[in-house]
Amino acid sequence: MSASPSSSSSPPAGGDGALLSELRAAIDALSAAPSVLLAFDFDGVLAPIVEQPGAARSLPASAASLAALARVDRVSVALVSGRAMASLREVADPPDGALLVASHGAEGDGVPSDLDDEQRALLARVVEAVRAVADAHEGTHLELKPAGAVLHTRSAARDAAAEASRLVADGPGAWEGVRALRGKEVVELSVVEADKGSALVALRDRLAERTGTRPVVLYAGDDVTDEDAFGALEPAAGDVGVKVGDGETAAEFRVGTPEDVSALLQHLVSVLRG
Ligand SMILES: O=P(O)(O)OC[C@H]1O[C@H](O[C@H]2O[C@H](CO)[C@@H](O)[C@H](O)[C@H]2O)[C@H](O)[C@@H](O)[C@@H]1O
Repeated sequence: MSASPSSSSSPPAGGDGALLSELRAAIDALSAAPSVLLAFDFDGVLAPIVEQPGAARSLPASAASLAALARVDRVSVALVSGRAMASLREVADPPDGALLVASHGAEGDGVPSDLDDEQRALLARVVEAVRAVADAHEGTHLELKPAGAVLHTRSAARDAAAEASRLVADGPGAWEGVRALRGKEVVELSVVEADKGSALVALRDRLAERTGTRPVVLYAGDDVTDEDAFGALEPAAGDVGVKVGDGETAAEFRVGTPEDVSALLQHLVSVLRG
Protein backbone atom coordinates (compact mmCIF):
# COMPACT_ATOMS: atom_id res chain seq x y z
CA MET A 1 0.00 0.00 0.00
CA SER A 2 1.51 3.32 -1.01
CA ALA A 3 0.00 6.30 0.71
CA SER A 4 0.70 9.84 1.72
CA PRO A 5 -0.93 12.48 3.90
CA SER A 6 -2.83 14.64 1.48
CA SER A 7 -3.37 18.32 0.98
CA SER A 8 -4.72 20.42 -1.85
CA SER A 9 -1.19 21.06 -3.11
CA SER A 10 0.32 17.62 -2.57
CA PRO A 11 1.27 15.45 -5.55
CA PRO A 12 -0.24 11.99 -6.10
CA ALA A 13 0.83 9.29 -3.64
CA GLY A 14 4.27 7.98 -4.29
CA GLY A 15 5.19 5.09 -2.02
CA ASP A 16 7.01 6.98 0.70
CA GLY A 17 7.34 4.44 3.52
CA ALA A 18 7.30 7.06 6.27
CA LEU A 19 4.05 8.50 4.99
CA LEU A 20 2.53 5.05 4.54
CA SER A 21 3.03 4.44 8.21
CA GLU A 22 0.86 7.48 9.09
CA LEU A 23 -2.16 5.99 7.32
CA ARG A 24 -1.50 2.62 8.92
CA ALA A 25 -1.30 4.29 12.33
CA ALA A 26 -4.62 6.10 11.73
CA ILE A 27 -6.23 2.79 10.71
CA ASP A 28 -4.78 1.02 13.73
CA ALA A 29 -6.22 3.72 16.02
CA LEU A 30 -9.61 3.49 14.30
CA SER A 31 -9.63 -0.27 14.68
CA ALA A 32 -9.64 0.04 18.48
CA ALA A 33 -13.03 1.84 18.45
CA PRO A 34 -16.11 -0.07 19.68
CA SER A 35 -18.01 0.82 16.50
CA VAL A 36 -16.50 1.41 13.05
CA LEU A 37 -18.13 2.58 9.83
CA LEU A 38 -16.13 1.77 6.69
CA ALA A 39 -17.60 3.67 3.74
CA PHE A 40 -16.39 3.42 0.16
CA ASP A 41 -17.15 5.15 -3.07
CA PHE A 42 -17.50 2.58 -5.89
CA ASP A 43 -16.18 3.76 -9.28
CA GLY A 44 -12.48 4.60 -9.16
CA VAL A 45 -12.13 3.19 -5.63
CA LEU A 46 -13.40 -0.40 -5.40
CA ALA A 47 -13.64 -0.67 -9.20
CA PRO A 48 -11.16 0.72 -11.72
CA ILE A 49 -12.63 3.34 -14.05
CA VAL A 50 -13.70 1.84 -17.40
CA GLU A 51 -15.21 3.19 -20.60
CA GLN A 52 -18.71 1.73 -20.14
CA PRO A 53 -20.38 2.21 -16.72
CA GLY A 54 -22.11 -1.19 -16.97
CA ALA A 55 -18.76 -2.96 -17.27
CA ALA A 56 -17.29 -1.68 -13.97
CA ARG A 57 -16.63 -4.36 -11.33
CA SER A 58 -14.89 -4.39 -7.94
CA LEU A 59 -11.36 -5.72 -7.91
CA PRO A 60 -11.68 -9.32 -6.66
CA ALA A 61 -9.33 -8.70 -3.72
CA SER A 62 -11.36 -5.67 -2.61
CA ALA A 63 -14.64 -7.56 -2.92
CA ALA A 64 -13.27 -10.43 -0.80
CA SER A 65 -11.98 -8.07 1.92
CA LEU A 66 -15.26 -6.11 1.99
CA ALA A 67 -17.20 -9.35 2.45
CA ALA A 68 -14.88 -10.34 5.32
CA LEU A 69 -15.24 -6.91 6.96
CA ALA A 70 -19.04 -7.01 6.65
CA ARG A 71 -19.00 -10.14 8.84
CA VAL A 72 -17.19 -8.42 11.74
CA ASP A 73 -19.65 -7.59 14.54
CA ARG A 74 -18.62 -4.06 15.42
CA VAL A 75 -18.00 -3.05 11.79
CA SER A 76 -20.53 -1.56 9.39
CA VAL A 77 -19.61 -1.53 5.70
CA ALA A 78 -21.22 1.02 3.39
CA LEU A 79 -21.04 1.85 -0.29
CA VAL A 80 -21.70 5.54 -0.92
CA SER A 81 -22.09 5.96 -4.65
CA GLY A 82 -23.27 8.42 -7.26
CA ARG A 83 -24.78 5.53 -9.18
CA ALA A 84 -28.49 4.81 -9.18
CA MET A 85 -29.33 2.07 -6.65
CA ALA A 86 -30.24 -0.50 -9.32
CA SER A 87 -26.98 0.11 -11.15
CA LEU A 88 -24.94 -0.01 -7.92
CA ARG A 89 -26.48 -3.34 -6.91
CA GLU A 90 -25.83 -4.78 -10.35
CA VAL A 91 -22.19 -3.81 -10.74
CA ALA A 92 -21.01 -3.79 -7.10
CA ASP A 93 -22.58 -7.06 -5.94
CA PRO A 94 -22.39 -5.74 -2.34
CA PRO A 95 -21.81 -8.18 0.53
CA ASP A 96 -24.73 -9.19 2.76
CA GLY A 97 -25.40 -6.53 5.35
CA ALA A 98 -23.68 -3.71 3.46
CA LEU A 99 -25.40 -0.33 3.78
CA LEU A 100 -26.07 1.24 0.41
CA VAL A 101 -26.30 4.92 -0.43
CA ALA A 102 -26.94 5.68 -4.11
CA SER A 103 -27.49 8.69 -6.39
CA HIS A 104 -25.13 10.73 -4.17
CA GLY A 105 -27.54 10.26 -1.25
CA ALA A 106 -30.84 10.70 -3.11
CA GLU A 107 -31.47 6.94 -2.80
CA GLY A 108 -30.95 4.77 0.27
CA ASP A 109 -32.43 3.64 3.56
CA GLY A 110 -34.44 6.39 5.21
CA VAL A 111 -34.39 8.57 2.08
CA PRO A 112 -37.81 9.53 0.68
CA SER A 113 -37.91 8.06 -2.82
CA ASP A 114 -40.99 9.74 -4.30
CA LEU A 115 -40.64 12.87 -6.38
CA ASP A 116 -43.46 15.39 -6.13
CA ASP A 117 -45.34 16.49 -9.28
CA GLU A 118 -43.14 19.54 -9.75
CA GLN A 119 -39.93 17.48 -9.49
CA ARG A 120 -41.29 14.86 -11.89
CA ALA A 121 -42.13 17.53 -14.48
CA LEU A 122 -38.73 19.16 -14.03
CA LEU A 123 -36.96 15.80 -14.36
CA ALA A 124 -38.77 15.14 -17.66
CA ARG A 125 -37.55 18.50 -19.02
CA VAL A 126 -34.01 17.82 -17.77
CA VAL A 127 -33.91 14.39 -19.41
CA GLU A 128 -35.18 15.81 -22.68
CA ALA A 129 -32.54 18.58 -22.65
CA VAL A 130 -29.63 16.26 -21.79
CA ARG A 131 -30.80 13.72 -24.38
CA ALA A 132 -30.79 16.45 -27.05
CA VAL A 133 -27.18 17.35 -26.18
CA ALA A 134 -26.11 13.68 -26.15
CA ASP A 135 -27.79 13.04 -29.49
CA ALA A 136 -25.92 15.97 -31.03
CA HIS A 137 -22.45 15.00 -29.76
CA GLU A 138 -20.92 11.75 -30.95
CA GLY A 139 -19.36 9.60 -28.26
CA THR A 140 -21.47 11.05 -25.44
CA HIS A 141 -24.39 9.25 -23.86
CA LEU A 142 -27.22 9.78 -21.41
CA GLU A 143 -27.59 7.79 -18.18
CA LEU A 144 -30.94 7.97 -16.39
CA LYS A 145 -31.37 7.95 -12.60
CA PRO A 146 -34.60 8.04 -10.58
CA ALA A 147 -34.07 11.70 -9.73
CA GLY A 148 -31.60 12.80 -12.36
CA ALA A 149 -29.84 12.54 -15.69
CA VAL A 150 -26.14 12.18 -16.45
CA LEU A 151 -24.20 13.16 -19.55
CA HIS A 152 -21.20 10.83 -20.06
CA THR A 153 -18.33 12.15 -22.22
CA ARG A 154 -15.52 9.59 -21.72
CA SER A 155 -15.80 8.16 -25.25
CA ALA A 156 -16.15 11.51 -27.04
CA ALA A 157 -13.52 13.59 -28.85
CA ARG A 158 -12.17 16.20 -26.43
CA ASP A 159 -13.76 19.19 -28.17
CA ALA A 160 -17.15 17.48 -28.39
CA ALA A 161 -16.89 16.44 -24.72
CA ALA A 162 -16.11 19.98 -23.64
CA GLU A 163 -18.89 21.54 -25.67
CA ALA A 164 -21.50 18.98 -24.60
CA SER A 165 -20.52 19.37 -20.93
CA ARG A 166 -20.78 23.14 -21.17
CA LEU A 167 -24.18 22.98 -22.87
CA VAL A 168 -25.55 20.73 -20.12
CA ALA A 169 -24.00 22.66 -17.22
CA ASP A 170 -24.98 26.09 -18.54
CA GLY A 171 -28.37 24.94 -19.88
CA PRO A 172 -30.51 22.61 -17.73
CA GLY A 173 -27.78 22.56 -15.09
CA ALA A 174 -28.50 26.22 -14.36
CA TRP A 175 -32.30 25.85 -14.11
CA GLU A 176 -33.97 26.58 -10.80
CA GLY A 177 -34.48 23.38 -8.81
CA VAL A 178 -31.68 21.53 -10.62
CA ARG A 179 -28.48 20.56 -8.83
CA ALA A 180 -25.46 20.11 -11.12
CA LEU A 181 -22.39 18.06 -10.20
CA ARG A 182 -19.30 17.54 -12.31
CA GLY A 183 -17.55 14.22 -11.92
CA LYS A 184 -15.05 12.19 -13.94
CA GLU A 185 -16.18 12.68 -17.56
CA VAL A 186 -19.75 13.24 -16.38
CA VAL A 187 -22.08 16.14 -15.77
CA GLU A 188 -24.83 15.01 -13.41
CA LEU A 189 -28.11 16.85 -12.96
CA SER A 190 -30.51 16.05 -10.13
CA VAL A 191 -33.90 17.46 -9.16
CA VAL A 192 -33.39 16.63 -5.47
CA GLU A 193 -30.92 18.07 -3.00
CA ALA A 194 -28.42 15.38 -2.04
CA ASP A 195 -24.70 15.10 -1.48
CA LYS A 196 -22.39 12.44 -0.12
CA GLY A 197 -21.50 14.50 2.96
CA SER A 198 -25.07 14.73 4.23
CA ALA A 199 -25.60 11.08 3.33
CA LEU A 200 -22.52 9.97 5.29
CA VAL A 201 -23.53 12.00 8.36
CA ALA A 202 -27.07 10.54 8.21
CA LEU A 203 -25.60 7.03 8.02
CA ARG A 204 -23.21 7.68 10.92
CA ASP A 205 -25.98 9.17 13.09
CA ARG A 206 -28.39 6.29 12.37
CA LEU A 207 -25.69 3.80 13.44
CA ALA A 208 -24.95 5.85 16.56
CA GLU A 209 -28.63 5.79 17.48
CA ARG A 210 -28.86 2.05 16.89
CA THR A 211 -25.72 1.09 18.84
CA GLY A 212 -25.53 3.91 21.38
CA THR A 213 -21.99 4.75 20.20
CA ARG A 214 -20.84 7.15 17.49
CA PRO A 215 -18.93 5.02 15.00
CA VAL A 216 -15.48 6.11 13.94
CA VAL A 217 -15.66 6.58 10.17
CA LEU A 218 -13.25 5.73 7.36
CA TYR A 219 -14.25 7.10 3.95
CA ALA A 220 -12.42 6.50 0.66
CA GLY A 221 -13.32 8.29 -2.57
CA ASP A 222 -11.72 9.41 -5.83
CA ASP A 223 -13.93 12.09 -7.35
CA VAL A 224 -14.82 15.72 -6.70
CA THR A 225 -18.25 14.56 -5.53
CA ASP A 226 -16.49 12.75 -2.65
CA GLU A 227 -15.19 16.01 -1.26
CA ASP A 228 -18.51 16.60 0.55
CA ALA A 229 -17.94 13.29 2.35
CA PHE A 230 -14.35 14.16 3.25
CA GLY A 231 -15.60 17.52 4.54
CA ALA A 232 -18.09 15.77 6.82
CA LEU A 233 -15.40 13.70 8.56
CA GLU A 234 -14.12 14.68 12.01
CA PRO A 235 -10.42 13.76 12.24
CA ALA A 236 -10.42 14.83 15.90
CA ALA A 237 -12.92 12.01 16.55
CA GLY A 238 -10.62 9.53 14.82
CA ASP A 239 -12.29 9.65 11.38
CA VAL A 240 -10.02 8.85 8.43
CA GLY A 241 -10.41 10.24 4.91
CA VAL A 242 -8.54 8.62 2.01
CA LYS A 243 -8.45 10.25 -1.41
CA VAL A 244 -7.77 7.82 -4.26
CA GLY A 245 -5.76 9.32 -7.13
CA ASP A 246 -4.76 12.88 -7.76
CA GLY A 247 -6.67 16.16 -7.57
CA GLU A 248 -7.35 18.64 -4.81
CA THR A 249 -8.86 17.17 -1.69
CA ALA A 250 -9.87 17.77 1.89
CA ALA A 251 -8.94 14.19 2.77
CA GLU A 252 -6.11 13.67 5.22
CA PHE A 253 -4.56 10.75 3.33
CA ARG A 254 -4.06 9.74 -0.25
CA VAL A 255 -3.44 6.49 -2.11
CA GLY A 256 -2.82 6.14 -5.82
CA THR A 257 -5.11 3.52 -7.30
CA PRO A 258 -7.95 1.03 -6.65
CA GLU A 259 -5.19 -1.60 -6.23
CA ASP A 260 -3.90 0.46 -3.29
CA VAL A 261 -7.45 0.40 -1.90
CA SER A 262 -7.30 -3.42 -2.05
CA ALA A 263 -4.14 -3.28 0.08
CA LEU A 264 -5.80 -0.85 2.50
CA LEU A 265 -8.82 -3.17 2.78
CA GLN A 266 -6.53 -6.12 3.40
CA HIS A 267 -4.90 -4.19 6.23
CA LEU A 268 -8.34 -3.35 7.65
CA VAL A 269 -9.22 -7.06 7.60
CA SER A 270 -6.06 -7.95 9.46
CA VAL A 271 -6.56 -5.36 12.21
CA LEU A 272 -10.34 -5.57 12.59
CA ARG A 273 -10.78 -9.33 12.47
CA GLY A 274 -7.96 -10.08 14.84
O1 LIG B 1 -19.77 7.72 -6.71
P1 LIG B 1 -19.30 6.64 -7.62
O2 LIG B 1 -19.66 5.27 -7.16
O3 LIG B 1 -17.85 6.79 -7.95
O4 LIG B 1 -20.13 6.88 -8.97
C1 LIG B 1 -19.82 8.03 -9.75
C2 LIG B 1 -20.30 7.83 -11.15
O5 LIG B 1 -19.81 6.55 -11.56
C3 LIG B 1 -20.13 6.12 -12.87
O6 LIG B 1 -19.39 6.91 -13.77
C4 LIG B 1 -17.98 6.83 -13.59
O7 LIG B 1 -17.53 5.48 -13.77
C5 LIG B 1 -17.71 4.96 -15.11
C6 LIG B 1 -17.23 3.52 -15.12
O8 LIG B 1 -15.90 3.41 -14.68
C7 LIG B 1 -16.95 5.85 -16.12
O9 LIG B 1 -17.15 5.38 -17.44
C8 LIG B 1 -17.43 7.30 -16.00
O10 LIG B 1 -16.66 8.15 -16.84
C9 LIG B 1 -17.27 7.77 -14.54
O11 LIG B 1 -17.79 9.11 -14.35
C10 LIG B 1 -21.63 6.20 -13.09
O12 LIG B 1 -21.94 5.92 -14.43
C11 LIG B 1 -22.22 7.54 -12.66
O13 LIG B 1 -23.64 7.48 -12.70
C12 LIG B 1 -21.82 7.79 -11.22
O14 LIG B 1 -22.38 8.98 -10.75
